[in-house]
Amino acid sequence: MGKLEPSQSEALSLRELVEHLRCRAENLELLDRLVSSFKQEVEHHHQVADSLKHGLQLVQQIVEEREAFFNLSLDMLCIATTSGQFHKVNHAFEQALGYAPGELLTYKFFDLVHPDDLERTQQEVNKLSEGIDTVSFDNRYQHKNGEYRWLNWTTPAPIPGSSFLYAVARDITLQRQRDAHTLFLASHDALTGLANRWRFNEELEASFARLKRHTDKTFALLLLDLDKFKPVNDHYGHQAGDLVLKAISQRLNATKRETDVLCRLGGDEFALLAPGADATDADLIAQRMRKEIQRPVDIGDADVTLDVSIGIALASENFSDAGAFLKVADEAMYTAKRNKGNCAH
Ligand SMILES: Nc1nc2c(ncn2[C@@H]2O[C@H](COP(=O)(O)OP(=O)(O)OP(=O)(O)O)[C@@H](O)[C@H]2O)c(=O)[nH]1
Repeated sequence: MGKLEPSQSEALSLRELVEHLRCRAENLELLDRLVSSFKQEVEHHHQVADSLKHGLQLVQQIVEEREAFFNLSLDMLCIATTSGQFHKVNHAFEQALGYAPGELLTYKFFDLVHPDDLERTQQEVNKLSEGIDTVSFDNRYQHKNGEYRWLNWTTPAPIPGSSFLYAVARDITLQRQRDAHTLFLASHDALTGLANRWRFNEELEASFARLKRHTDKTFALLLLDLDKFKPVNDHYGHQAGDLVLKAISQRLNATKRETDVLCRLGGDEFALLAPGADATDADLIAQRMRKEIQRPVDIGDADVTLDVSIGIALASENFSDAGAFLKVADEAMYTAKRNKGNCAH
């Protein structure tokens, strides 16, 4: 091989240089593309990071709001596991039941339900696993001091897959007491405190309904009407008459059995519903009541002695309804009245 001429070697190194430069340009282009792709990726990561940060802030905000609502709510709120263990309760819940913060978390929901309300409460809660969306029910729930409060519960079914139950409760003890008081006023006679005519009708209807279902659930009805009560008012005044009515009511109330229902129908008329009493029992009851009424009543200035006419009717499924039965008792009472105070069946 001969040595290259200078012009030949120059041309070669120029080609190499051009090739070298072309390679570098390509590399630079590649690098450029890489850099811009990295830039895009970094940009994307920034965006993801930003949206994650935003999401996290939202979650944080929701958690804080939930906590605030949970603790500031005046309603009693609780979260329990589906097995009934308290998981979280709010201040209102603890306060209403007299427990210190966190103290209730050692209890199960059913630990504090009144024994008489347990079965019904269990039935209500069971409905949630039987496809019912939300249950609402009342029960008596134990306060730390041992007394029971009436609570109204609203519990939606747990979210599928969740092992928690959410419940809202309201203390309705006062409302219940008011309702009971209103019912008492509506069903009792203001002067004597005995059940009134409205309650008597309710009891009579209920006794008849029981008799229709179970023919052995017979009962007796005694209708009492004081004899010559009007002259007491006329001689001694209306207030003295009231005293007599009250005294007689107390005596009759003291002689009756716990299951008997004694009512003042109005004026000087009384009624006694005696479940399970037959003719002999009814006679004995009537005699006992009459004896109590015949005892003198001290009205301050004088002693008042009264008598009573009593009509007795014995219920049987042969009566078409309570009205027909009451009519028979009424007629018996008027017969007694005509016979001057004897009892009549
Ligand atoms: N003091 C008082 N009197 C009442 C009350 N409600 C009704 N009376 C009176 O009770 C009397 C009842 O009337 P009657 O049953 O006809 O009087 P009575 O003298 O017992 O008549 P007999 O049953 O036929 O013997 C009336 O004078 C009513 O004004 C009340 O709340 N207080």
